[in-house]
Amino acid sequence: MNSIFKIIGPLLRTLPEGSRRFLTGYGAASAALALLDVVALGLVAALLPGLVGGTDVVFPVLGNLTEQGLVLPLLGAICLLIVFKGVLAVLLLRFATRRFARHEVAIGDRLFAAYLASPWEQRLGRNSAEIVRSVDVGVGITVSGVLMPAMTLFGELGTLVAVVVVLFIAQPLIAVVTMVYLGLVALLLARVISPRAVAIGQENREWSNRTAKVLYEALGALKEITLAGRGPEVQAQVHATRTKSAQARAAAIQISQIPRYILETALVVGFALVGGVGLTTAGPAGAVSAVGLFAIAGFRLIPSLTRMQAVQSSVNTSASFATQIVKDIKDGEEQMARRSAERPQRELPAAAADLVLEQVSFSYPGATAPALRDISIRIPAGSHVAFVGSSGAGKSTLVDVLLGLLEPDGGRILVGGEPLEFVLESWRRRIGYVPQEVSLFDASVAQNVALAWDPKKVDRARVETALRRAQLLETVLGREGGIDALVGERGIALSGGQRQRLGIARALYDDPLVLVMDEATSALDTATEAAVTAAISELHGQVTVITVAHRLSTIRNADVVFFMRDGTVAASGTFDDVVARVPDFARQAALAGLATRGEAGDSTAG
Ligand SMILES: Nc1ncnc2c1ncn2[C@@H]1O[C@H](COP(=O)(O)OP(=O)(O)OP(=O)(O)O)[C@@H](O)[C@H]1O
Repeated sequence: MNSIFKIIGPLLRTLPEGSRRFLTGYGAASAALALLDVVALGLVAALLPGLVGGTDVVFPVLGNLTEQGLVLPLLGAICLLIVFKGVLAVLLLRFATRRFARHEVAIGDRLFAAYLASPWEQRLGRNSAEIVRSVDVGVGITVSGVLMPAMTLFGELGTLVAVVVVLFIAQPLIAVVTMVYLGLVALLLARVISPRAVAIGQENREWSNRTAKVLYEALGALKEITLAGRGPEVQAQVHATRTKSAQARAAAIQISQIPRYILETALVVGFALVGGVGLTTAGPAGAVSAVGLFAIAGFRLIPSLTRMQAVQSSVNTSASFATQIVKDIKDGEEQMARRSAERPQRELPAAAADLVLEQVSFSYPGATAPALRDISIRIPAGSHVAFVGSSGAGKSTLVDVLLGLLEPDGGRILVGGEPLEFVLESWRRRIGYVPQEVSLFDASVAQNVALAWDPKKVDRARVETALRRAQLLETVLGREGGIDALVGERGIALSGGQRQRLGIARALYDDPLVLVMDEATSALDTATEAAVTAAISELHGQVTVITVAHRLSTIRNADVVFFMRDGTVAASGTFDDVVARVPDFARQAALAGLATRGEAGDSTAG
């Protein structure tokens, strides 16, 4: 029981104040309903000896009910009371389940907000399938397997206390024996069954997460898997994880049922026990009345104890979801609070600002070598700069640092003279970013450009302007449905080049002051690439363009080219300057037909 309160306390704190009030009210209402039950049962128990033995039924205060002809009306009233309680219970359940759905949404919202606000390095370490399962299934299980059952505990506890009080008033000795006996049974369940249920619950969560992960990964690489004929291997992998997760689920169902059988057996053994105690203390008559009392108490106690045990099992098997969710929400919100306290955000001035890096270094968590080392550069506002270098030189890492996603562990970044961490939000709002792999969602072209899941939030005129600048408008308008045509899951209805241009249009949609393109034109044919590059050149002077490129034709006219090697900027200057200084780069430029100096050096430049 203690374990339930340990989980439920922090869980309740993740809910809004009104919800906590509702939940305590719900618990109190359940307890009150349970009391109605016990009152009805007590009245039946009091009437029973008179009815069965043909003697007068005498109640305190009311007097002799048989003489007053009140026995049958009282029986009718008891029946009505039980029906009334049943109706109230159904209404309470109906009302409560709807409210519980709202709690589920509230917890899911806070969890997702915490994920979105967590630092980028931490998000890199999390598996996306696990996050999806946690925010959706995990929150559902937390509410239906922990919060809802735990709230019914009040009702069951109310019943327990009421029955115990009735027992003590009627026969104190038998009450003590009953309580000690049932206490031992409860202890057995708590010590033997509960820890096993917690372990099975953890296993269940782990394997169901792994199954989701394998399925996501396999679906992501479906084409390669099909072509390489790896279908059977993937199937075997999915089969293996699904077998484990099905076994864990079956074990969870089994462990949740065992307490019921233990309690039913305990009831039968209990009859013999209290009968024996009654017999030795008060002879055969005592044995009959003890068994009768135990039967009446057991009739209400055993279902109540079974339900309490079921709540315990449900909470135990779902606990690992709940504790993970509470931890994620707490960590995320603490980080948010710490960040906003340590780094109050300021607005950048409206004018475009220079970007300066001073001795910036960065290492990925657990990496042996830094990905960036002592980088000091200046990117003037409105200029077009390019980062080039071999694969793994640190270009994408540097871009993530410039975007404020990764925080340098040495040096500092200044935007318009302000440290980046104090103007981060304002800085990010100015950036249009085109990644190596553009992620599209299954909605219209317009929604994908506007990055809006709600079609009402799309500004169609701006979508068309952005598509025109990305050289995609004509193609889109030439297709049925135009900008309202669906792109299919992950943009499957578009070619690689069209997807990239859609990504460029998305970056231009918000009229950014800084455009960051990470290998953004690699899938375009030469003519389209030239057209996109020309359109982006038109932004010169108004928009700072930062390009990471392997294809050197796109950066031929960049104001500054930074050549990266092993996490450092090894050379910088105009394209021709870098050609002159870096043999690797000169060779690449020559191969691309962009320079004639192709002497010496290994071809390690990208
Ligand atoms: N999430 C990560 N965790 C750990 N190490 C990483 C991570 N991402 C990149 N690295 C490492 O950091 C170094 C720089 O990688 P980065 O992606 O910045 O190179 P790049 O120059 O952009 O390469 P490419 O041209 O191939 O995209 C590499 O050694 C890479 O293995």
